Amino acid sequence: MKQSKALELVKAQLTDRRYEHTVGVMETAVQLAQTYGADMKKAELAAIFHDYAKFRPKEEMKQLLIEEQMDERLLHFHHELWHAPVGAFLVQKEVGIMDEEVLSAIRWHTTGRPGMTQLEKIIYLADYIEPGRRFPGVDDVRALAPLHLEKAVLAAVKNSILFLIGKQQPVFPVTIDTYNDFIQNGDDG
Ligand SMILES: Nc1ncnc2c1ncn2[C@@H]1O[C@H](COP(=O)(O)OP(=O)(O)O)[C@@H](O)[C@H]1O
Ligand SMILES: [Fe+2]
Repeated sequence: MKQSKALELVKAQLTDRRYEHTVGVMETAVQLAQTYGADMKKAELAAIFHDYAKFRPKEEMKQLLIEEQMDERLLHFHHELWHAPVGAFLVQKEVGIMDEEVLSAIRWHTTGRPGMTQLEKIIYLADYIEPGRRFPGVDDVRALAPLHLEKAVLAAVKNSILFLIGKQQPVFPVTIDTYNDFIQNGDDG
């Protein structure tokens, strides 16, 4: 799919602010793909559609999670987490994207997962560091991103967990599993 067509399709699903974020993620993801020798077209497509389901009604997402037998633990965690797996499903169904690498980068962009693919890491990281993002710790991850992909993703995962703990909010266990996977499998280089 052409970049212009993909952007047009996603723009209709998002607020202006979220669309700008999406363009930032796209540019960052393409840059990271180039740096790390990943498929730049797949990175572009996954980035464009990563937040496709962001503004779907909670009830619609909940129904899809159940019907499509997604991880039912998600139902007991914040609905912010739902747009990633639901997005992967809807992008396939409504946009017709069938590339499993692209779909899984969308599916795991919020929580990460153990054994992340290179494309999943790139989208997770691009979402975290795109130029519009401003929060404590982001500049350190930004500096690390072009130098060492795994270290940068680990830093983002660690920050995300610590951020939630700081607010005394529940942490969906897959992100803890992701953290453990990076630490235990030496992916932190
Ligand atoms: N493991 C987790 N447990 C609970 N909340 C999480 C977890 N990982 C990320 N989040 C939260 O999910 C929300 C959405 O994350 P994300 O999709 O990365 O950003 P965006 O808001 O740009 O769509 C954020 O508020 C983030 O703090
Ligand atoms: Fe998101």
